[in-house]
Amino acid sequence: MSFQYPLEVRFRDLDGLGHVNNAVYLTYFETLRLHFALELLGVAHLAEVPFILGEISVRFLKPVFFGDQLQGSVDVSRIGHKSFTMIYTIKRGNEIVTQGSTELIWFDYKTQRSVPIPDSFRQQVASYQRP
Ligand SMILES: CC(C)(COP(=O)(O)OP(=O)(O)OC[C@H]1O[C@@H](n2cnc3c(N)ncnc32)[C@H](O)[C@@H]1OP(=O)(O)O)[C@@H](O)C(=O)NCCC(=O)NCCSC(=O)c1cc(O)c2ccccc2c1O
Repeated sequence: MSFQYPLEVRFRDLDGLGHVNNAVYLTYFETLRLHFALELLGVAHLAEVPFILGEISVRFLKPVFFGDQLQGSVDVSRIGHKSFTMIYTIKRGNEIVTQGSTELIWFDYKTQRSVPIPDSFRQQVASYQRP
């Protein structure tokens, strides 16, 4: 099962060529990541999200335009000792327009150090895991 969340294309997402600019997809991924984390972890404030972004990749498959109705989804493909991989898929109807992934590292913001992923997260995320 994937975590699903709708994405709105705003006028300011477009560049001079009329399509959604490449940099905006990082924000779309961020929106999906935050809502996934808030729902999954049940945290009340963004400051309580216990991981940090280490790496991001994006594959641009189709141009996206103002008025397109987008649906985003998030899965987890790998959970390591301190880091895990989130997979992002953005669809317009049945068509996949963008795919990507992020490496996220479990992080103690008080000590500013990476820490092992707790077993509780492994259990919480199990239903969103895909090979
Ligand atoms: C990321 C670091 C904390 C890692 O430093 P450290 O020395 O502790 O790492 P280790 O070498 O011990 O490795 C531990 C573990 O992590 C994997 N790993 C390490 N670095 C990376 C990396 N850059 N990319 C991918 N993976 C990495 C390593 O393979 C190990 O994996 P195991 O599973 O085997 O344990 C440190 O480098 C650091 O602090 N970097 C800077 C991070 C940063 O500034 N990021 C940008 C700002 S954060 C951000 O933008 C952000 C946006 C969001 O939208 C978020 C949403 C929700 C939550 C967080 C968000 C967020 O942080």
